[in-house]
Amino acid sequence: MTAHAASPDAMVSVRNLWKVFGPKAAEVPKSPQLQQLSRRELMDQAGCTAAVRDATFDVSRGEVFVIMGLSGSGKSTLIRLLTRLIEPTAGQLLLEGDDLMTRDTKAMRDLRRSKVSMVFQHFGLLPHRRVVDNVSYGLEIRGVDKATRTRRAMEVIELVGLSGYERSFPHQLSGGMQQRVGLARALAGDPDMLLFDEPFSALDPLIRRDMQAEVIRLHKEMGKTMIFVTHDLSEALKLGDRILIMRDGAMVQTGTGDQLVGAPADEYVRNFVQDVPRSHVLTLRWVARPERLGEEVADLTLPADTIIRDAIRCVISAGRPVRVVDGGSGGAGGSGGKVLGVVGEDEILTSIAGLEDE
Ligand SMILES: Nc1ncnc2c1ncn2[C@@H]1O[C@H](COP(=O)(O)OP(=O)(O)OP(=O)(O)O)[C@@H](O)[C@H]1O
Repeated sequence: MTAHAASPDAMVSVRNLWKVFGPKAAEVPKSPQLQQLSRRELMDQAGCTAAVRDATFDVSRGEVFVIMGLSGSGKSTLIRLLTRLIEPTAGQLLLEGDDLMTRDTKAMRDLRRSKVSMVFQHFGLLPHRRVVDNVSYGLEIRGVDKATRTRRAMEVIELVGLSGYERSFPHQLSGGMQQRVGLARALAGDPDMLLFDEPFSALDPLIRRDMQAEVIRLHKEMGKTMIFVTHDLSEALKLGDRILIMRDGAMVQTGTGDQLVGAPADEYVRNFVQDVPRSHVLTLRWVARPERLGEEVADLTLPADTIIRDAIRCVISAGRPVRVVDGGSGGAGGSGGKVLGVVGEDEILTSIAGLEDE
């Protein structure tokens, strides 16, 4: 167990969170002996499944945090624990510094209606209600008057690009459009945080790409904290500021996309990231090498956080290695910031070919 205190400054702060299913569920988090058992052994010896094991992490305000892992790794359980849709077996859970474990059922229901909205894979739309009434449904439950809730529904319908479909019924819309209604419904109550559980996995690839772009756009416009479950790494890399990788209920690695691709914690993570084109994810920071004595370098610097792919043209046309700076602005003639090293054609080509480790 970690000794870190939950962080009151984070949007979400999770400490030593467990969800165990089975007859002896409460005993598992307390028993060092049971905790050490594998999934199979725990089932054989105690009849339990530890869907989430000792999870500890913070999500910052405005962050997009992605939870990833193979089927059965505990992603859906974890995201549901965050609003106690599933009741944790043990651990601490803070939302904006508030201890959610001490809240009663009514307070939690109110929180799920106002502060935190969830978008599910199966849109859960009410089939007999028109789009506008589906979107305003949450506000209706909260007792918001009809004129106000309809006005708000129309605003968010426009925001998700569904203007003109307010009067349609769900079955008249495509899957992608139905998920937009789900998104609008989640946004209608102006929550502080949005939770997504594999929202796009039932959509075909093109629609899925549209919806990912939609989420990125909405995040840029509104800056809301988002927690997103997916088993698709390219979706995780596209959306996530940070990604948590889970296996058998446990956290394996948490990091930015380039940290996972550049320094996978183990074989499980390496298997996830092995097919990612490294030059599309890694930054110059990962491939910069020390400047050689007397080496001629270009009169140009590039920021260390530049994605390698975006630096190719610049480095090749410079004809010489380019200095990479941390914290500076980059550009011709150099700039402030600490020089991390240089990147030349060789480093760029090696990373495109994925040969750094060879
Ligand atoms: N109500 C339950 N009772 C018993 N075991 C459960 C229950 N819900 C989930 N589990 C078990 O907990 C583990 C984690 O399940 P969970 O659905 O959270 O995984 P997941 O990573 O979301 O999987 P998927 O990608 O397939 O949705 C699985 O072994 C599952 O069988």
